[in-house]
Amino acid sequence: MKTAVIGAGSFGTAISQILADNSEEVYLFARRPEVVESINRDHENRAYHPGVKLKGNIKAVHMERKDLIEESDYIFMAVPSGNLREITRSMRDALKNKKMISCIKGIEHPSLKPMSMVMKEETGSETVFSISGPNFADELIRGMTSGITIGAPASYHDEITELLRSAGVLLDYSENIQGVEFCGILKNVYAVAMGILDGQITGENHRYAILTICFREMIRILDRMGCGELYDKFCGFGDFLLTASTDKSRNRTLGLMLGKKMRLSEDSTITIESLRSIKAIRELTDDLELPVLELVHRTMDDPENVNIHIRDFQKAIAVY
Ligand SMILES: NC(=O)C1=CN([C@@H]2O[C@H](COP(=O)(O)OP(=O)(O)OC[C@H]3O[C@@H](n4cnc5c(N)ncnc54)[C@H](O)[C@@H]3O)[C@@H](O)[C@H]2O)C=CC1
Ligand SMILES: O=C(CO)COP(=O)(O)O
Repeated sequence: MKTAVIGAGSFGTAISQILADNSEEVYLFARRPEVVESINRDHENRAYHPGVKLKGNIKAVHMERKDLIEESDYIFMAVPSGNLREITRSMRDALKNKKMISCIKGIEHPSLKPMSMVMKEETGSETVFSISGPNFADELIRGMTSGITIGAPASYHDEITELLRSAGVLLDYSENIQGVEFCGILKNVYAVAMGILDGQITGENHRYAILTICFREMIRILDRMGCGELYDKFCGFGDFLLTASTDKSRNRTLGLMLGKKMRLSEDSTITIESLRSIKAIRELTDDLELPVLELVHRTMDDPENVNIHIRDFQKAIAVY
């Protein structure tokens, strides 16, 4: 099998390292020629994973190499959600009959479409699947034990398992492709909340009371979105707990900054999917009373008054 990974960033490089164990070739698509050259020369993606030797059958390629998409059996999408539609549109002809897997934990706004739907729309492919789970790229790329949920029809589970079979990778499965995507989208937003509240948390009892309230809201939203059954999969609460509790998380870090009234620089290129997904999640749940989600939405919308938003949140959960 040959596989292609679109997006030579943190996750694209990490999943390529996993795929390299079971693919003849892994074509890692990068948009900057200097990244292509440096990965192929040094077998290292210095910008994202300095010091990690990439396996020899990972070949960085330019975005124009649509011929290599044709050659590949599976295409993994690992770009930020905001870039996906333009990318799939630009590769439409090469992608149209391909089996594609979204690794993206974002949702399109204002369309409210998950990435698998964007990929289907732009390419006409009917074989678009998803993976998600507690998977910090820096651990995944080092072969550290990581759980991944595969979202695909059962008839594809064995084939995708063979692709992802690698030391340290644990797998579970669902046929709810969009549900697996939605879990990854939702956990980012609630991780922001745990960051915002970190400065208010007075002890471990308090922390886990707040986490329980987050769980409670997330279950209601997952049920609303038809994926409540996924909470005990790797893509479910495992990924939420990982992201909400670990300072490595970019979404949690955004929350920590917001809680301290610190601003993200205007020209930041860091991928923080909750920045785009918060509006979509709120629109999908605007008839539900969700104090945690309300805290995140109000703080992102009006960061100066974060202390008022936290105070109102604390009042809301007092009678929760
Ligand atoms: N980093 C992690 O630990 C994990 C990330 N993910 C998800 O993977 C997705 C990608 O995130 P990261 O890899 O972390 O982001 P990143 O910022 O590390 O990498 C994104 C890559 O996409 C490339 N890119 C952007 N626009 C492009 C375009 N038009 N054409 C070609 N390449 C383009 C960028 O150059 C960059 O190399 C996100 O949805 C994220 O939530 C999922 C699990 C873990
Ligand atoms: O999705 C991730 C871990 O599963 C990465 O989280 P962040 O995008 O918050 O860094």
